[in-house]
Amino acid sequence: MKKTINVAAAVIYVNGMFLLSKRLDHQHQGGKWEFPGGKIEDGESTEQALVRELKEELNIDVTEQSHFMSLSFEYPEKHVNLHFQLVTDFSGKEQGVEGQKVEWFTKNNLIKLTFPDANVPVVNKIKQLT
Ligand SMILES: Nc1nc2c([nH]c(=O)n2[C@H]2C[C@H](O)[C@@H](COP(=O)(O)OP(=O)(O)OP(=O)(O)O)O2)c(=O)[nH]1
Ligand SMILES: [Mg+2]
Repeated sequence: MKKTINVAAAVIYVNGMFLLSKRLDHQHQGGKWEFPGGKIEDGESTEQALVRELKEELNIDVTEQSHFMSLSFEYPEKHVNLHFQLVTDFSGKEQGVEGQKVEWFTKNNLIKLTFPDANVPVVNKIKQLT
């Protein structure tokens, strides 16, 4: 049977800009831009996983998050449940701890990027943000 993974990912939206990172080439859906985050571990809440992943990947401390949207997607290799949290504040200076590119984008530039195949609905919801 295919693996199912549960993922917490952050739509980081501060001062009218979105912070994204680029998946490394060797990763699943590699080379595409992503909402930073990763797998929710056993016993963790979505919020806890998000705080841990953003510390590990970007070296930032999330101080404000709320639910944005959840979706499920069937990749050929695995089934993913993605839980997107809207992050509106954090402390620390973002860096690509794992060697990944990290960049701020306006909404108009974000919508031109290539995201993992599962991300169509979340990008559509971002398009509608004023
Ligand atoms: N972080 C993130 N993952 C996404 C997005 N869209 C999407 O399909 N995914 C998929 C790709 C991966 O299969 C999975 C996330 O896993 P990950 O590789 O980030 O996991 P992780 O950070 O825990 O890292 P690792 O266990 O692989 O070291 O979710 C997205 O916008 N952000
Ligand atoms: Mg990750």
